[in-house]
Amino acid sequence: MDRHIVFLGLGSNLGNRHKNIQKAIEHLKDKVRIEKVSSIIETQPYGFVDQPKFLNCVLKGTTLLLPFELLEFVLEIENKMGRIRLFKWGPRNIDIDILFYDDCVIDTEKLKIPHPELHKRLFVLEPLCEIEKDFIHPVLKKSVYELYTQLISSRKE
Ligand SMILES: Nc1ncnc2c1ncn2[C@@H]1O[C@H](COP(=O)(O)OP(=O)(O)OP(=O)(O)O)[C@@H](O)[C@H]1O
Ligand SMILES: Nc1nc2c(c(=O)[nH]1)N=C(CO)CN2
Repeated sequence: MDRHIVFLGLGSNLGNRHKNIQKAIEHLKDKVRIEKVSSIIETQPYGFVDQPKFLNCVLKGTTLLLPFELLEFVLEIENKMGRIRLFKWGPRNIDIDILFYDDCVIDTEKLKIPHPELHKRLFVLEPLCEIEKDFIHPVLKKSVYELYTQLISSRKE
């Protein structure tokens, strides 16, 4: 069976944020062979801004799971960790987003890959640049590094 390359984004802004991220990585190891993990950075909340700061990181791994199986697996981890998710874009103890899955494009209600917000999120692009700046976004056809510089310069306008 083929292994697939996946990039996952992790975030936490409730409880012991460091421990939450570490614990999620330990759970992920059951089914994802982890190749690279970015630094964990503290970031200002995006979207709904009136909430505590996040810790974020991204990782690169390989897995035998198919995209929907990977989604079920990450949702299971969130549930196991007693997912507290108050509302969309609100505070949570752990959030695991599938950013890329090979160069697949999936656009369903339940699962969208690449993650539809990733090119607007510095807290994703910055750590992605650290681990794989040349990865090409399969829809936008730009490297992660290009998306990062584009986002930075759009913010200065
Ligand atoms: N690429 C993806 N990675 C993870 N979940 C996804 C993805 N695409 C769609 N989803 C769906 O999103 C749901 C989580 O939605 P929720 O309302 O919690 O979003 P959020 O985490 O607040 O926001 P965001 O997805 O923009 O970070 C999951 O149950 C899953 O079905
Ligand atoms: N900085 C930051 N902001 C967010 C985050 C996150 O992980 N980091 N996750 C959100 C829900 O998806 C909403 N806003």
